[in-house]
Amino acid sequence: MSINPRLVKESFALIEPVADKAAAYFYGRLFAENPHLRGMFPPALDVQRDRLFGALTRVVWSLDSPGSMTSFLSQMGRDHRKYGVTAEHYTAIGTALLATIRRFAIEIWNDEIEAAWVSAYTAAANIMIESAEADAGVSPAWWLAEVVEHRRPHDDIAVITLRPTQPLPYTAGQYVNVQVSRWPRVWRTFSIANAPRADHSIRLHVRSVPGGWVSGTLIRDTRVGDTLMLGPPMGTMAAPEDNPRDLLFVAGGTGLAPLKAIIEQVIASGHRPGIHLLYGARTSAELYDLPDLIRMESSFPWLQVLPVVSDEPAYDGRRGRLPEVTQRLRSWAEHEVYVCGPAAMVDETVSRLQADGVPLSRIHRDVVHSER
Ligand SMILES: NC(=O)C1=CN([C@@H]2O[C@H](COP(=O)(O)OP(=O)(O)OC[C@H]3O[C@@H](n4cnc5c(N)ncnc54)[C@H](O)[C@@H]3O)[C@@H](O)[C@H]2O)C=CC1
Repeated sequence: MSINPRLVKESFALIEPVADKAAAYFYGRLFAENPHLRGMFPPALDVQRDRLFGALTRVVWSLDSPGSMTSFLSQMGRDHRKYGVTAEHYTAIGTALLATIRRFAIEIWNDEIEAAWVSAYTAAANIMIESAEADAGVSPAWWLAEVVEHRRPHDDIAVITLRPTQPLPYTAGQYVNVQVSRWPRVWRTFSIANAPRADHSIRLHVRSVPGGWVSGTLIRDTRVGDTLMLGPPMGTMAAPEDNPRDLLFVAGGTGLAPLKAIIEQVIASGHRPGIHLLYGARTSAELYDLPDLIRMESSFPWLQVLPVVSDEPAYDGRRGRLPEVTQRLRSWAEHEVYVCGPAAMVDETVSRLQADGVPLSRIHRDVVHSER
């Protein structure tokens, strides 16, 4: 059975504009046919729906690049161990998925398209199953971690240090899924805000999201000594390897977290590139990590931290919108660039930098679907 990416993409293109409806149909069908699977999912499926479609979109559009598709699917296979997913569940999911695609691409549906989806799904499921099985031999499905420090530098922001009960190997720039005991089966992603440490502790920067179950609990109802669950580290954003270029980091709000980890990693590597960190917030009170960044700056003279405030006219430092301020400051055409923060800020910053001659191959961003 060979995969036919063209047929899969053409039929998927009909579903993308009605993604919400299709995801609702998918879960309706899945749970009607397999009621026992409902208990594996969180009570509210909104974030789950976005994640399903985010993942499906990424897989469909990378069918022509087997390398990146395989690494993404392998990572997902490992990550799904924490939900208790086993090889048998893939049959139920595949049946519901195929029914959903058929239902929403009915005007073009034929045997050839069906065969293309069956072979693509079978290949994808096999990669996920094999990667989960290989991972089961070497790694836990999830980690327990104890809260060892909880700071609240702003009403809506917490900086939390955790100590996993077993070592959790990761690289600077990656993120983890977090579950709090109050909300079983609800997992939300947060970037790890430090490079790997000898004591294995990890730090998270959490901003409260209106109505956010996990972020609200982490900020307001979490204390030192509490225990959380962490999924395996994910994400491909990483520190440059032996890169002689100077570095630009553009961080919006808690998007600082993975960029700070990468800066720590660069400093620890012994390289001495020039580093600019533009760190934006709406108000100066939300520049929650500035004291620590200033401390880093004073012990590493090649690092320059530039705070930027967008919504506080009386602020007497650098004011403005982060994408514009970044562009105005100087040319970054020779830099390696990392951008993280609200999606619209990231998109605008990336397109301005690109217009100014920074090739996309030198711009690093990670796609994280989450309540933050
Ligand atoms: N907590 C974490 O570990 C991580 C968080 N993130 C993302 O970072 C974001 C952080 O959000 P907040 O702290 O609430 O940031 P925020 O809303 O307070 O904004 C931070 C900065 O981005 C600018 N900005 C916001 N919206 C913009 C827009 N539409 N166009 C141009 N500039 C804009 C603001 O002016 C400010 O300078 C979230 O979207 C989160 O998903 C990303 C990676 C890791």
